[in-house]
Amino acid sequence: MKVILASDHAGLELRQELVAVLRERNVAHEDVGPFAKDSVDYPDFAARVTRAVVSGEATLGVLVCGTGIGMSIVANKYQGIRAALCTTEFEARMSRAHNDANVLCLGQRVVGAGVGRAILEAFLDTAFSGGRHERRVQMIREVESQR
Ligand SMILES: O=C(CO)[C@H](O)[C@H](O)[C@H](O)COP(=O)(O)O
Repeated sequence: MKVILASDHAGLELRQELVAVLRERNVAHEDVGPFAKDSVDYPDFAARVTRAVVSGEATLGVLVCGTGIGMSIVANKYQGIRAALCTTEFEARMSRAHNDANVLCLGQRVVGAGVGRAILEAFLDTAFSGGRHERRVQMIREVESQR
């Protein structure tokens, strides 16, 4: 498994916390920044992460902005991306188990470091359940292919 992460300026500190979680767990990862506090545009960074996930270069993506909303809106425009904006561990577990989410979005102005870390751990530790959920994920793919 390889995880790719990015944020905007409003998600930089939480992203660094999440990178620490991946290091502690020896999970292969790539942090694509930004690495300074200067204001940047979240669509640029969302694109870098989603493209890596769609191409298979990374297994899962993590995107952090102020609320997580901007990142999730952009990420879900990309075919093959199922981005989940999570504020709780439960949502993170369900997004993996039921939706086979491949990008986790978080808001640094919404969740603290402790909750953010726990959400990432839940996302990493939960597998897609398949079964009836596979049918529904396939229906999402069909909606995408009609675009
Ligand atoms: O897209 C967002 C809101 O839906 C993100 O939270 C951004 O990080 C936020 O808009 C950035 O705002 P700023 O005032 O430029 O820091």
